Amino acid sequence: MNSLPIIDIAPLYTADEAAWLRVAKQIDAACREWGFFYIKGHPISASRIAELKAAAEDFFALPAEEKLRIDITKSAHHRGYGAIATEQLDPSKPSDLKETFDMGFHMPAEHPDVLAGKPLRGPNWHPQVAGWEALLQQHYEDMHELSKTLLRAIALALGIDRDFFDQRFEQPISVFRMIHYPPRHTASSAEQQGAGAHTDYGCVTLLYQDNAGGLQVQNVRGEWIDAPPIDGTYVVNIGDMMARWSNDLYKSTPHRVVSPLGVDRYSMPFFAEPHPDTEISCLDGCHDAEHPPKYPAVSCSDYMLSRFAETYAYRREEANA
Ligand SMILES: O=C(O)CCC(=O)C(=O)O
Ligand SMILES: [Fe+2]
Repeated sequence: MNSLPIIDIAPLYTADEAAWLRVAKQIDAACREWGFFYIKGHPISASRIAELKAAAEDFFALPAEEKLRIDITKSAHHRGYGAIATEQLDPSKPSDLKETFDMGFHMPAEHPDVLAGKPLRGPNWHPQVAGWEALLQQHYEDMHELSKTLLRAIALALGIDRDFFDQRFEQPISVFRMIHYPPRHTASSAEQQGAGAHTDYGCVTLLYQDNAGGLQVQNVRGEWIDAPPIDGTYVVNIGDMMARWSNDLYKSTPHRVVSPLGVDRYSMPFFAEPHPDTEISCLDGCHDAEHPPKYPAVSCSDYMLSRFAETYAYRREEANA
């Protein structure tokens, strides 16, 4: 009831069918009960994480005007730097005490989808930090592969074709994000969160968090429980698109980040989201006469844009213009 399951996914890197099924069953139980679990046995190395963390520290330490050269509020494709208080994940609370860097699937400006103005399609914006672009590009690809492996296990767990998600996640709108949470001032309002309570918008989120702590997840009784950092793991959670796909068999669970006191916190979520044209509608096997589909079909990109408009003031202004 009060601690999240830890699942060893190493068997997903073998051809052992029975072992795949055992992992799929554990993931299935965790997604139904919690919508949250830790994974270990994944292929992302500790040295990669250390390099990324060092790069994040270098980037967020740059002067504001340098970071704002890639201001996300100026990007048509949701890429680049989000300054403190740009995002307000819980509209009933002050804006989040965090700064962010977002990158997605890189599409050059002359790609037909970009020229056609397809939402969330376009080039990445990278800062002038030595080694940054090659490191992050490689990591994006590795996280994309890891998310596809997990999605294959989820497909198996849901009783659909194991490759159901593969083609739907080609040229995805998945986002790799780096987040810096500065320490909260002791005198600041108790209402102030690093990241306000929210559910994620996409399918699955894979989160690396450093050892500052502060991530909290709501249990079935509505209590906030800590999801502490565990060395070598990622925290995985179901987002709203997967909840819709699974007709809420899989839970998209509220979580938040309490601002650290006295230390900086860095985290790096990868939000796995499909190709923007993917239709999200109740999967076969997730509905029956007693449990009809709860949600109308929606396209991935329309859904994402509607959610951004709830949490980013500048997107809301654009949507209302
Ligand atoms: O920084 C974290 O630990 C979690 C961040 C989060 O929940 C999000 O960005 O959606
Ligand atoms: Fe989240």
